[in-house]
Amino acid sequence: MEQEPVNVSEFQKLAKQILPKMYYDFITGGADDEYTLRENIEAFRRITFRPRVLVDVSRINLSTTILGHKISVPIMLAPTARHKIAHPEGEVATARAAAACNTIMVLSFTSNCTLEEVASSCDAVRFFQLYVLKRRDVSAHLVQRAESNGYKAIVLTADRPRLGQREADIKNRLLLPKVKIYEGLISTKSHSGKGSDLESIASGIMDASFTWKVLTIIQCIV
Ligand SMILES: Cc1cc2nc3c(=O)[nH]c(=O)nc-3n(C[C@H](O)[C@H](O)[C@H](O)COP(=O)(O)O)c2cc1C
Repeated sequence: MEQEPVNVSEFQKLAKQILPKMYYDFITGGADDEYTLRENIEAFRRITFRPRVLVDVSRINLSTTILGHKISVPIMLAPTARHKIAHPEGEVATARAAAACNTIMVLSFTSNCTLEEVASSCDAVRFFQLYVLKRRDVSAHLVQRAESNGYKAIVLTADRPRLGQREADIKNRLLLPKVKIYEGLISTKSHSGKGSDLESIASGIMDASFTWKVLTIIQCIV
């Protein structure tokens, strides 16, 4: 592409040209027949805006507040794993981008940079995404580190007790760079040749028995 990309789909085309196939497929792929993935995009397409003409739009303000933090547009950076597959600086670069856009970054639990590296790289408001692991002590330890490094909220992921059947990752035998955030806490040994890295890591460490009931108990303790 000779010209600078001007929208998200043009960035996606560029990414496809540049990234190794296994990483591009990981970022863009979904589970099984990817029915839900397609439906998510279609659902956004069904939303339309009703134009209200002859309204004074000489000054527009899209800012809003999330948990008391003011952001410039009602868009935040969702937690996404392992940014080093797309950029050598990983989540540190993403955090700088969030700060430049005056929005909030949610740092993924499966991040290639540590909580501390991201915290010291910029002054973006940061939240920390949490998976509840079988090793509750590891989850608790990371929550404490998030708190002491100025992360303002915990974003609990509730939709991934098990990994979906991500067919492209299995075919590609996906191998991913290390999750630095886990260093010294849990082993993230790569797979032994079958399936993808994700599969072997996720099935071993996630607490698939975690429920609303347990969450309520934890909230009471905190
Ligand atoms: C490549 C990729 C990695 C992701 N990694 C995480 C993650 O580490 N933790 C998490 O809670 N959600 C993760 N998600 C889910 C996103 O945070 C988000 O909920 C999901 O992509 C739906 O939003 P969207 O429709 O804007 O893509 C990931 C999504 C993608 C595409």
